[in-house]
Amino acid sequence: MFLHIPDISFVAVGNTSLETEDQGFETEELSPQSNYGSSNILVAVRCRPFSTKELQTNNQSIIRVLDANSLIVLTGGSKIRRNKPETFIFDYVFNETASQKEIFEKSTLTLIDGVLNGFNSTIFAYGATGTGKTYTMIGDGNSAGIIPAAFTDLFTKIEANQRERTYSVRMSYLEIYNESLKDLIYPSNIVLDIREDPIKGIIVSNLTEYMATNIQEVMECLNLGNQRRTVESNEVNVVSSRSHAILQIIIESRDKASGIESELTIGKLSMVDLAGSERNIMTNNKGIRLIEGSNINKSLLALGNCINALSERNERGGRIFIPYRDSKLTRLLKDSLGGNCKTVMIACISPYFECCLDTLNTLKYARRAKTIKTCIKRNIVNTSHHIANYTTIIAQLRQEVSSLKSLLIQNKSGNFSPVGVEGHQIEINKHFQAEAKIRKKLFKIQQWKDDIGFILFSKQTELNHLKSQKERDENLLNSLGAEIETLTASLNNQWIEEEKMNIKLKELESKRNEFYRTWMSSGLSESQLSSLKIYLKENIFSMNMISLNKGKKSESSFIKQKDAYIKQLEEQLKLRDNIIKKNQKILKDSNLRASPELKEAYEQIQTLKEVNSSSILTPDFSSKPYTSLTPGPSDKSLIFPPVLNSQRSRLKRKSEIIPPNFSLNRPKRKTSFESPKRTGINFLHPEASKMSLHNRSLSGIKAKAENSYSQISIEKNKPKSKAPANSIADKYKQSLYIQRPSKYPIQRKSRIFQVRNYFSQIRKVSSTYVM
Ligand SMILES: Nc1ncnc2c1ncn2[C@@H]1O[C@H](COP(=O)(O)OP(=O)(O)OP(=O)(O)O)[C@@H](O)[C@H]1O
Repeated sequence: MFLHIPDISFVAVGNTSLETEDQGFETEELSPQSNYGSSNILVAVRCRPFSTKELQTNNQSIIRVLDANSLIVLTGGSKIRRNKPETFIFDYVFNETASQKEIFEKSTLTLIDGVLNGFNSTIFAYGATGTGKTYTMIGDGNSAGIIPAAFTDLFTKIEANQRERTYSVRMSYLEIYNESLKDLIYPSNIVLDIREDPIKGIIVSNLTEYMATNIQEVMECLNLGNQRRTVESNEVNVVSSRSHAILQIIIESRDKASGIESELTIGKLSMVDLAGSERNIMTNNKGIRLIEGSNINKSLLALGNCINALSERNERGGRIFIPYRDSKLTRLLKDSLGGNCKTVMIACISPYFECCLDTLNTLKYARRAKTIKTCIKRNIVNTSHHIANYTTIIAQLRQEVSSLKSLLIQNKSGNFSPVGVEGHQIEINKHFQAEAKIRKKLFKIQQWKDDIGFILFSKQTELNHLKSQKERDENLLNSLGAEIETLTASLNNQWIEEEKMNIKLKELESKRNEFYRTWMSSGLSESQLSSLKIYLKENIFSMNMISLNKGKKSESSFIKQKDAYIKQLEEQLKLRDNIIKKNQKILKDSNLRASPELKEAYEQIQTLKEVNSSSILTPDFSSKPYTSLTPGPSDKSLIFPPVLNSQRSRLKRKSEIIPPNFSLNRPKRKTSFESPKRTGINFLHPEASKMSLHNRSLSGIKAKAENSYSQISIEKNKPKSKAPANSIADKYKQSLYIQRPSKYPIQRKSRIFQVRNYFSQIRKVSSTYVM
């Protein structure tokens, strides 16, 4: 997994010692117990064996390794105008026979423990081209170099300590090629930039860190990075590195036993494989290789200058400027050379006489580097958890304790749950599958009922119409009656089926509670119980969602069907009215009188019109099954299709408004203002009587007003008897006028408002009745 971290602290962590702060630092060696100390750069020299090419010309080595710490460079080779052999002393000197393992154990092994304890360490290989830097750091196919060996040791130690501590390992790998930084693990076009942070130290922005969990992952990253590294061949080395490669591994660890307050140690290990210094006479480079070589030399020169300045400062003391900013390499290695870091330098040299000058230069720089002192500090961050986290920590610990307790009880009593959590989950699944099945059936029944209800409604309307005719087709009447009977029977069956399903569903719903009791007695732990409870709740929630969605679906389809039916009826009515108008016009134009039958038909239509405009009965067929085919208390009643359960609550309000034995017989009209029935609306309902009361109080106000100071007269012309209910209210409103302006306009206004309000309420009631 790649973790892209924009700012990566490079080499140093914690308080990076600044140049000025380093002055006068006590030069004491770091003991394993102490958190602070100073340390000289450890310098080891490794001399590589002759290459096959070199062996062919001159196999006389210019290097004489005297012992484990010293060597002599023999001079007098053809290109060296010096006669005196020069002796060098270092921390370690390895001859050409030294194995990779030996190099690692002596130079790097001690650093690993330090890194795991929160110290920063750097190990870098320095030397001319072809001297064995890459071989030492990375190795070849046959023998692993320092980097893979360090990884192996690191992960072995992490695994060994994993019972006591938790570790996190992050890794980054970059190269400096022609003075620009490149991410070797996760290459991209994003510019990597070096920044300096007073707390974090050197930072490479936009560099990717790889979160490694095992040695294999780290090795894969290393190999991937090595393949991406820029290499070319020159006269001296067939596979010459054209860039400086820096691999960094950050290890954070924490004691597992720590409670609310814990110590986080952060150690860093940086391993650097530098490109070799080049003399053009030796490499014979041209073009781009020449530019690369000059950039390599420039950065190595800057590194040399820094080493010189640092060693001078250590020898002479005082404030000496260290030119870290001269190259990217020295900027990145700033902490490794003069900051909070334990550093190891492996100087690689060649035994070949032609390379004598390079060898001497390398050894001189290495000698200088040996005098450089770095101050080392253990990177420990005290992470005391925020007070807000305490409750979570306590809850977690409590849960742990209770689960351990229940485990103990189980072990003692041997009362294990026979099915386990997964078994209980399967039971829950089965249960809700059965519930879902019944809900599906119920939904289907509801749809059936809707459909049959609609057909029944239209058939019944047709039957009523037929019955109202004088000359009726008895055959049609009978067949319609038979159809209605079959439909009713089928609807009744659906009702019975629905009832059965509802009982089953209720049984299943009550079983939900039984789950808890079973779990409690099956010896499950607290955490297992809570996870099962959550699982059950999730299932109940999704079950409710299914019901809700289905209810919505059926409701909308019901409304759509109803709308379509109303539209159809309206169109039929329009057509009928047009025909009547045309017929009447023909009769009038031809001075003809309508026959008594036609007159009667017109009257019948007129009556139906009034019924439509006044109110429509909406019996709730869904509340109980049909028992007979009797359409209702009156032949003029219009029966609406059955109502869905989901609509009941909505319609409940309306059914409250409509009295149970509501008669559609036209009410007797009264001319007085007080009569609520004059609007053509039946006011038998409590709401209507309220309106009537209100109406009476208004008339009281009116009477008072007449007596006192203003005269409000309401035209008492009764509305045209056959006017539709909706328009009646409007007509009253129009006929209401104030004859004389009041002396008290505010009072007058409020009265007008009251009267207006009354009419708006009338309209509200009338619109509720007329669906
Ligand atoms: N100690 C050694 N034992 C055996 N072979 C070695 C040893 N050191 C170096 N070599 C061989 O020498 C050759 C050059 O080594 P290497 O590529 O490591 O040099 P380098 O210093 O990294 O060069 P450059 O700076 O050009 O990248 C390689 O073929 C390598 O296998």
